[in-house]
Amino acid sequence: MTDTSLEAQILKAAAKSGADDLPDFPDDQSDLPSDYEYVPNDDDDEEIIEDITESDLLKYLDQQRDPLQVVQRLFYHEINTLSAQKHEHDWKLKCIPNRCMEELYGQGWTQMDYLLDLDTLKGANQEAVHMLKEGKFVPAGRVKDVEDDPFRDNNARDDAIIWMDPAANDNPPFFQKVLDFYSGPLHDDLSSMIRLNGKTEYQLAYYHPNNARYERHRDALPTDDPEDTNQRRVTAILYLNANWTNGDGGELKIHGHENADTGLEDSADRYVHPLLGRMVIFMSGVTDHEVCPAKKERFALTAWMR
Ligand SMILES: O=C(O)CCC(=O)C(=O)O
Ligand SMILES: [Fe+2]
Repeated sequence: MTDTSLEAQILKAAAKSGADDLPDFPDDQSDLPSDYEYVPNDDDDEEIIEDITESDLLKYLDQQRDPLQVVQRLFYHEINTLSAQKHEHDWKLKCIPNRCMEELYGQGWTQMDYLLDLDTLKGANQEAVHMLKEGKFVPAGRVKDVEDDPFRDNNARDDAIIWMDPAANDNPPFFQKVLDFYSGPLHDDLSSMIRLNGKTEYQLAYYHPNNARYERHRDALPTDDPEDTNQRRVTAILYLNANWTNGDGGELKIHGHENADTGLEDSADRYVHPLLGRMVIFMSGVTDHEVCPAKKERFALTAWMR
């Protein structure tokens, strides 16, 4: 492990945050014997990172290394150079437009409309409404996986969720089509450009029209380690809301990127309306985002790919 690995940086950040039961992480590893193993204490890692909040840790990591550059190294090749763009036709993407792949690389996120046909989208919307009536959604803060995540503040989100699996045999038919799209052409395109070698999680979320929201957060820590599948790498969200209009709230707010050196905003905040068939894809380790209070029932299907 080098001292720039994600794990080493987390330990360093935790040590700096004033967790006094931690010994200082050695700054200069050249003094150490080559077989030195840093064992902060006998407790497991979860114990360590509980002492630092997610936003403090991200602030620390962002100061050390520009997170956009970190996640760009997950791509098999650079994309936004003239010579790379000459070879665009070699990418042979099945569904994601080249321009959107460039955006995903260059700014960490992109947006597309109608990758799926309207009948499938409307059908999936109806099925989501039906699952809601049947009481299938569980408040996210009470789902075990979410509860156990030491980073997640359960008060940060008001949505209710259903975990989904393309291989399940009881998926509603239109959802099956949508999940097959995710695990087929969409995953093929992304994994042909970005190092993905772990599992994908699928979650359908429902936001209640009484201002349900999800506070600013990031879905993963920035990593460029091809072997590390602990972190989510790509987030892909499909909105399933028919007849959404301006006053309905529920926008996805994508926070602008702050330059680590100057402290200035490099890009502006952007708002994405959660319209039927719209898909947002972002690099999970770099894109800060939040869901603005919803005034109308709001459904979104999210896949996190590792
Ligand atoms: O539904 C959205 O637009 C985003 C949801 C989200 O950020 C999450 O579930 O992590
Ligand atoms: Fe998120």
